[in-house]
Amino acid sequence: MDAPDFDELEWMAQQENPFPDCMQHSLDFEQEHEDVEFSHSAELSPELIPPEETWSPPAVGADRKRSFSPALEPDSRKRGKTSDNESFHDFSSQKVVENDWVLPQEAEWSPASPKIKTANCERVPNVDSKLPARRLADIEGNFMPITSPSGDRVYAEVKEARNLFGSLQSIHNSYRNSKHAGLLSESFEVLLDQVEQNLLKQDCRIVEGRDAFEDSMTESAVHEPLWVEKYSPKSFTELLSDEQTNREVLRWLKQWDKCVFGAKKTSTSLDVLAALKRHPPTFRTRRTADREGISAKNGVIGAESGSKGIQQTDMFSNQSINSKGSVTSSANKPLDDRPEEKILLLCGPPGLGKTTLAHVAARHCGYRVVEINASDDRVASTLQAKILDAVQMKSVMGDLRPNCVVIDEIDGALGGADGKGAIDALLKIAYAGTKELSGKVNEKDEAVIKKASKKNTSTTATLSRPVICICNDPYAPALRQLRQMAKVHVFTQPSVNRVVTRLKYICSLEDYKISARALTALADHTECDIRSCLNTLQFLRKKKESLNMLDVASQVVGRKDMTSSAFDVWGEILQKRKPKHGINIGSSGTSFGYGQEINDFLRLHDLLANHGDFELTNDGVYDNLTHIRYQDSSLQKMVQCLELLGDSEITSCYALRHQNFALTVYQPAFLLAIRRLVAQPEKPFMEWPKTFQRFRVERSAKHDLLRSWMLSMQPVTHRNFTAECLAWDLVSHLLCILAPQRLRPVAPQLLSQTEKEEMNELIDTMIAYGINYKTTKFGIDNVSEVQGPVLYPPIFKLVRFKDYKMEHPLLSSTLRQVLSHEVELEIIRRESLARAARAMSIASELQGLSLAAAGLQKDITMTTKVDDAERKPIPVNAFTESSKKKRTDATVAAKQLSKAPSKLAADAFARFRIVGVRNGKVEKDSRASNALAQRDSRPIFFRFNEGFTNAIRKPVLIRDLI
Ligand SMILES: Nc1ncnc2c1ncn2[C@@H]1O[C@H](COP(=O)(O)OP(=O)(O)OP(=O)(O)O)[C@@H](O)[C@H]1O
Repeated sequence: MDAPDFDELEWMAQQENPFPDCMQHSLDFEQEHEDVEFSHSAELSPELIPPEETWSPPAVGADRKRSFSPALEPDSRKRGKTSDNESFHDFSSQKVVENDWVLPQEAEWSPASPKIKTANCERVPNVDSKLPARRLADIEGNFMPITSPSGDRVYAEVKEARNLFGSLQSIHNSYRNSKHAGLLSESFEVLLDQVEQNLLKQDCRIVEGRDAFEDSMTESAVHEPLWVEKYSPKSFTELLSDEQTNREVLRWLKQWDKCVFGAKKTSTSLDVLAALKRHPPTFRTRRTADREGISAKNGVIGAESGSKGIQQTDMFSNQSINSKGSVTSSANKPLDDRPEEKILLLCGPPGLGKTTLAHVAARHCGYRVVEINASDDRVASTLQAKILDAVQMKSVMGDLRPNCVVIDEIDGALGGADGKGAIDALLKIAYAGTKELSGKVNEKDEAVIKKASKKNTSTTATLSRPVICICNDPYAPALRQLRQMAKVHVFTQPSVNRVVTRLKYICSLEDYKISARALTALADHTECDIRSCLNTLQFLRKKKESLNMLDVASQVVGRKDMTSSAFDVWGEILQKRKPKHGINIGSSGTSFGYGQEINDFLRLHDLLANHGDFELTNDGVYDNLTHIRYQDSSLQKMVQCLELLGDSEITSCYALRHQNFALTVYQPAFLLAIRRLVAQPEKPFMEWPKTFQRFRVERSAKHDLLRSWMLSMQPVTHRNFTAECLAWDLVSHLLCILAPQRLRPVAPQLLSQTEKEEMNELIDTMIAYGINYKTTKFGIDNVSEVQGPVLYPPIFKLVRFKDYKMEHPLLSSTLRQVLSHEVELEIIRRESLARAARAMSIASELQGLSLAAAGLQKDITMTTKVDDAERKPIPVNAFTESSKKKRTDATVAAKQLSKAPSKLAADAFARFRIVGVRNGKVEKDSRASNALAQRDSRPIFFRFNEGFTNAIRKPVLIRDLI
């Protein structure tokens, strides 16, 4: 017997009495009438009574009578005759819980002899159960209603008495035999144990299975080689890189032949013969064979033969090297035979086969490849030591071929004074003693290199073996010099078809069936990264799974571990990708069936979000936007783009100011919107953005200019303007005011009265605003491109922008010279008058002071007042309108002073005394002029610095300073 399931058992466990009432009743009845023979029941027809049986079921009839209420019985019968639907409905409402009345199989009644029927209790389902309900109408013949402990009622067919008896007997026996089993063959606890055991076994099987799977995976991981290694290309025909690149790499390597192998390699008769033997029309010369050997299709066999040919030659050359008994013999060949570009730099995205090409090409040309990873040995000294080892050493046993150094991940090299030491060390080795190096490596780096190479005692080492550098990002700052001096090859992505063909070939060798469509999707998704594709396929093969397009779409498989450069990002924004037909996969994984556009959108969104440097991205888009050709006659698109860039900047500023970096998630949206407006299928010309940097420099320069101009202004003018007001509102107009067009370029004495007045006004204005004309060093101002003196400070720079032609009027050079002279004269004149006026005002203030007591005190006060007076602004028109008045005041003051009340006072302030004015001229006596001359020889300057200081302060008398 199958172990019952848990639900069943639980329910049964809840039942206090395993036997239902009616069954209990039957058992009681049996016990009561064990040895009693029953007569035929009145309710059973005589022909239904089996002849051999003496037992009759009166109790059934009695039970029926007991169980059925009179009211129910006719109703039940009536229901049995109603329509199917109705009866089904009624019956289903009266049901027992399943398993309640299940009798053993042997108790089933056979329709062949429906004599006496026993209760055939069908399993009537719960409401939730899906088992079919037994309908009353389906029960033929006699039946018996039975009420379950829960009050549900079923109608059971009455079967033969013998069967019933047999059934009851067996139940009874089993109950007796097993005290606890009841209707079950085993006790409930035993069954529970069985269920638990079963579950445990299942768990064990799962764990065992998992362990076995993991074991097998581990085992296979250990033993099975990676497909990328197993199917690593051995010849040019298996490479994915384009023919042009292969050819260039090979040609460069060939240029080393003379230096490394000692003689210019020419096609040997052996090679030619070998080639001709194989492909008579293809190979005419050895060089042709080599070239054709790397061609994609025709060169399939050619490459092999070419390769062999070279190997033979190399073997020959190696032998010759060995026969000389000196390993370095080939290194002693003239170094002039080296190619002009001593280093080959292969750049491109990861997984395209750059390193593989370097290996294949080097092997093909007869070299032993020594690979150095610059990321591992980032420090200049370590890298240099490794390179020198590789280029100078040669194994004396085993592989005797000359070395070819392959430096992988050269962009990861560091060290040195400013992070470029390793690269400079390499350049120094490669270009030692050549003209190219001079001036390229700065002194600082040279020192580092020398220091590093002291350990190796090989400062004079020169490169005598080919060096191939490999990097992902050719624009890495550390590679700037290398890029200038090396031969650079940029790897382009191979076509999807080419990758798919290769993948198909590998899958067929591995007996892994996979559709071309799925392979295309994989290649497309990984951007033709063969490493990523092969690893994905091997993993799936191991799991015995097929490549699912949805998996590819969901980026679960074949994810490429790389970051995009800024140029890639700008390219993605400004260039539309060509739609790919036949592949329609949602990149989100859940969107299978999305259009190409949505895929592109999602991919680009991810790219922008992952790149992250939105400021740089925006700068690049701003600078390169104008390089794209798109239809925009009314410049609407351009305006929209600029607005979007502005919005992006506002968002970014807000996020930075409020530290709300969650707003950064909206940044890609602006760029995507710009892409929709302007992206074109043509590849745009792109350059690194310089505008922002230029603006920043210009801005700070203009700020400085504005500040210095404001300091040179007279305070009375200065106080009326803010810096912004000057820059935005004044400068442009002032430039027009400073160039009145009515002035003639003649000497001042030849000017008319009106012109004189106009010039005086102009001079006044220039002095008030602290402006004059000055001749620059070379006579030509490099900004305004104007001959002769130009305005100083050069305030026209404040309103001059790139490519903006200056519209302001300009005076003639002669007039500018005249004005410059006149302004200087006027400044001197004003200064001397101001000085005299100051002296007179001091003298007038001295009047009325007490003589002796206040003498010393007044000295100090007077001196202080002199300083105050010095700082007092002189009105713009001080000498044009009120000079007369001042002069009169000064005369009066001098007269008053001459009548000084006491000798003491005259002594105390003698140096400030002005004794007379004659003919409108201030005249000083010899004493006063001596005092003034003495004071002027030691001028005191005050500078008021606003702010607070904790410095120790000490009062100092002005007198002590004079
Ligand atoms: N045509 C090919 N068929 C099969 N496997 C290949 C092929 N080309 C390259 N591979 C394998 O792909 C892997 C990556 O190649 P390789 O290292 O040359 O790429 P790469 O461009 O140098 O990448 P990275 O910049 O990450 O070093 C290697 O393990 C190589 O064996």
